[in-house]
Amino acid sequence: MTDRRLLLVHAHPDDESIGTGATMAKYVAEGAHVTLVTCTLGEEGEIIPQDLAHLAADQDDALGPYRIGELDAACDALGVEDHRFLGAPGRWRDSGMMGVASNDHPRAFWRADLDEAAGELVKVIREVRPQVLVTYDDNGFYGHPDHIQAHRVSRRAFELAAKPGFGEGEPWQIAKFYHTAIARSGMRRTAEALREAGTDFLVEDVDDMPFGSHDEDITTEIDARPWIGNKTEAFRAHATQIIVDSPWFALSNNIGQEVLGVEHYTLAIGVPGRPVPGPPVEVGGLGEPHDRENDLFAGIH
Ligand SMILES: CC(=O)N[C@H]1[C@@H](O[C@@H]2[C@H](O)[C@H](O)[C@@H](O)[C@H](O)[C@H]2O)O[C@H](CO)[C@@H](O)[C@@H]1O
Ligand SMILES: [Zn+2]
Repeated sequence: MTDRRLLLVHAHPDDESIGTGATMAKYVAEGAHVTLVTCTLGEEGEIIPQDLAHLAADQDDALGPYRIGELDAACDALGVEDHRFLGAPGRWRDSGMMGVASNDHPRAFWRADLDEAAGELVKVIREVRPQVLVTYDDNGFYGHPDHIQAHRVSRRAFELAAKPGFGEGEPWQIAKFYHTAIARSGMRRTAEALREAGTDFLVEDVDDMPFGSHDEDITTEIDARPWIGNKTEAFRAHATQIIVDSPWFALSNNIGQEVLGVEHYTLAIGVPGRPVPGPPVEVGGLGEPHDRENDLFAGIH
């Protein structure tokens, strides 16, 4: 199906690569139209390279424009050509982690008017007319306010885009709404491998990590291992946020994670498609035979 159109809504530059980079590269390579909407510029991020520390919000406050360049390079690595910032670049600002003072910035995404922000996403939805939307679950995958808001705005836009009489343009009903996921079982395997590898990264107890799904909650397994190189290159593009020591990576907290070529999702709205019969994905996958979808567009005719 060459008219496959996938919309991904992410909070900050780097999230697209971390959670869905291999999937995006796969679908672009297979001829789908992939649209990325990023809700903020990541202005409040920590900065890993010391020589760029001056960009920080409490110094030059120039990290946002710098991360636009990082995101452009990451999209190039993934083959993604259709990228937008929600509303416009800088319309809403990175809110910082939950509870910090920047949550109260006048432009903080966490403070955005839900219908105003959703209205901007409806414009993209009615223009692109995607069959599939991917964003985070209602906890924002790990509890970051901008991630929670990205979920809320996406769910509201999903409803408004299909509503006759709302806003400009023809109504459009998205068929499948997915949440990103990562399997705790895979996280345990990664932690064990990190310990054995003896890297400089910290190894956190999986039960102490603020994210992770139970295997039974994962409905969809996308095997995009052929595009793990694209994903790794995209990680390297986000150099203010991500350290790469392939196959491992870490954010500024230096907690080791694995660059995964198999990416997992939970179908929140829509009818699941039946998987194409094939062997279970052993490396990075959930391993055991299952009836999970292996295509985000499964069941869409
Ligand atoms: C992946 C992601 O959402 N990154 C966000 C996050 O960054 C984290 C934050 O600075 C945290 O304090 C660190 O311990 C962690 O290592 C960072 O990844 O929050 C930032 C501020 O909102 C945001 O810019 C970044 O993209
Ligand atoms: Zn983020």
